[in-house]
Amino acid sequence: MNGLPWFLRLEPVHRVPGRIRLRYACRPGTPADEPTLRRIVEAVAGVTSVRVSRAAQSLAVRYDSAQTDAVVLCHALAALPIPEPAPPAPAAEGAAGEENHGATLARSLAALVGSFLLPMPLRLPLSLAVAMPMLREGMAIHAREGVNSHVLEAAAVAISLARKDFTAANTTVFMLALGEYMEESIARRSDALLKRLLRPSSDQVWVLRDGVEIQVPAAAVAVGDSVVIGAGTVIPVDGTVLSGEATVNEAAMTGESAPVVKQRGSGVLSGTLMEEGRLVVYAEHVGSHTAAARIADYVEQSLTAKSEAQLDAARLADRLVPTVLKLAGGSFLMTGNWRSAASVLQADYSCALKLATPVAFKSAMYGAGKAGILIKGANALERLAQADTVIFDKTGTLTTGDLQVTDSLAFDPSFSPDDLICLAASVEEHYFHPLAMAVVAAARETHNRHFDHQEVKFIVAHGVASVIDGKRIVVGSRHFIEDDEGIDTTAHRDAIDGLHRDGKTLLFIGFGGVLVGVLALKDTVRAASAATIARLRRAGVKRVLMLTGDHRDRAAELAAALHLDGFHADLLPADKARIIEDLSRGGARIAFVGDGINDAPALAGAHVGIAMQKGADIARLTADVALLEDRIERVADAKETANAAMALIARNYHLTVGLNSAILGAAALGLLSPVGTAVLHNGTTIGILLNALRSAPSAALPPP
Ligand SMILES: Nc1ncnc2c1ncn2[C@@H]1O[C@H](COP(=O)(O)OP(=O)(O)OP(=O)(O)O)[C@@H](O)[C@H]1O
Ligand SMILES: [Zn+2]
Repeated sequence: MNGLPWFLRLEPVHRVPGRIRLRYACRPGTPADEPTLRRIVEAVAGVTSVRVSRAAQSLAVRYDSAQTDAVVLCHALAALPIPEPAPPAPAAEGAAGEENHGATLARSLAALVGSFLLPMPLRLPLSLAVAMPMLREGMAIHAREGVNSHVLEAAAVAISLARKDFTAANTTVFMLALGEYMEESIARRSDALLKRLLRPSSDQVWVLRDGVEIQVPAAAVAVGDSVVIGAGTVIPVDGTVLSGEATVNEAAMTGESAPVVKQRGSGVLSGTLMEEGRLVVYAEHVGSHTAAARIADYVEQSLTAKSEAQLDAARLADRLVPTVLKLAGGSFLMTGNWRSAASVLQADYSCALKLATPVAFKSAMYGAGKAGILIKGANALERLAQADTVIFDKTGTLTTGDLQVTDSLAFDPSFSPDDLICLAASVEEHYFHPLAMAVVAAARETHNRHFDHQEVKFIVAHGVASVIDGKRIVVGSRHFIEDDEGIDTTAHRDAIDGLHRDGKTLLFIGFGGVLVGVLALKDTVRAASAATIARLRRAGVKRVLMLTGDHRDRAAELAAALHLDGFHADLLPADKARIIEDLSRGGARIAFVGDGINDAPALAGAHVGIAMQKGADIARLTADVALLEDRIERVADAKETANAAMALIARNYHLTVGLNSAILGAAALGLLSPVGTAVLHNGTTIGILLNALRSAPSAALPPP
């Protein structure tokens, strides 16, 4: 260790008892990937779970208030030293793991059958051979961790073997192997699907070939290509900037959160995030190396993050172990009989508790994935179930985002209405904002004249700016034109107000410091928005709100039509995040649904963030839940799935505790033989596992 602290900066941004959110920056050169950060923070005393978002530079830490408090915790985190480089992770125990469990299962079944068929003298060696791995493991665990449920199981088998009750010993070994095999194969199946779903969907890259921008698959980008990168996307190659200017967030690679300005000659790294601007980059390193590693880490993190429910179950299971042990001892003392002691040891609850909860989570995530909803981990599912407030973004979320240009008002006689559309489209054509795409589509319907311009700048949540014939052209919101650009619009106030009253979204076009025109666009509300909101309310959501960067007239009309509980308009991205922060502080558990670059801070700050399918890369990366189809119904499906999974987990939990308490009681009273206990106990465990599998929602969903 070199003793330097890991974090360069660590500021609490939000805290409630038991939970604290911090903004962090890692010292350059430290391993700053999400799994590593999560691992080190989770190792701090009192920490129960950690969420890391590198994109948002945020650490959300839950802790046990009985063990630590926010101040002690922050000191401990600030003092964390940089460790020795971690040894390479063992190869994923995927297929090998399952083969192992499969083989164990087959062997234990053979032993069970053999213990009936084989002549007596052969039964002991056979049973011993089959039980040996678990006995050895039990001893090793005992030495390492003291008494836990594995140790109890091993003890039960050992006692049965000592009593030459081979049926009991072999039944237990078999049932345990069966449970593990089931859990393993379910987990593997769902992990494989989730990994596939988690791959970033934007595998198309813009490159300049012979001066023309064309879209090619990421895999087809070659060294020497000029790659064009727009705001809100992840940079696909390592290389050098040829032209353009942008701010890039390199936190994903360097851990340094302050955005870095990139200009001609600067180096850029793949996997970093372009926040604003536009670059043409000479590709020096292409291929999947860096990006692949980043995604693998990311997937690993989302799959292994333990949920609260999972931790609760594991904690209860561990707490029950001494009770079971005492009960076995007491039962032996009362009956003077090893048989009932063995019987009690079989019936410990932990396997059901520890297996059923993760299986229910995995199978809910698996089912959701097949139904077009990517839920990134048990944690996300749990938080979605807890959400009592849903906040929608407007454009592209409650509305389709396929806007139509309905009016073009030219205030300067040298431009016709069609010219005005083409003027705006000439500078908008490089962007994927819904407004930009609508203007470009409208221009194609006209004479589609292209105005030659200099480089275009995109100002998030404001608009675009460039220079044509030496004069500054700006296209964007009223706030951008009036307040930031200082262009006077009063002469056309009546026309503008009229369009606003019609519920139109307006784009203001300033040229040479004068308002030369306004484009009006109509956005259509998604047909399914109202029904989705109604379903969310039935699923326990108390408040539904809307946040938008658009003008308040349009927002008010939509909020009334959809019977929303409230809305905020004319917002900048930071405003969206701040409103969410304020509401959370008031106790709301917010699910935020959004799609744009402007939504990323809100997605990261909400209790659970949901990204629409057509959203920007950054929105999908930051969100806890990503929709795989452009259908708002999926938001209600996701919430219902989460609620159902959590209800099932709670039911299973009670069932486990109830059934096993009864079995345990009967065993302690000597009413059950060890075989009886093993069959009953493990049979109910497997039953509960099968029940947990039902949390897959696919059957409950209407066909798309
Ligand atoms: N590419 C662009 N071209 C022109 N104007 C833009 C562009 N991007 C944003 N704007 C202006 O900035 C405003 C806010 O944009 P932002 O992306 O934050 O939200 P929005 O698309 O209007 O709506 P929502 O917040 O509901 O998604 C837009 O209404 C628009 O006036
Ligand atoms: Zn501004």
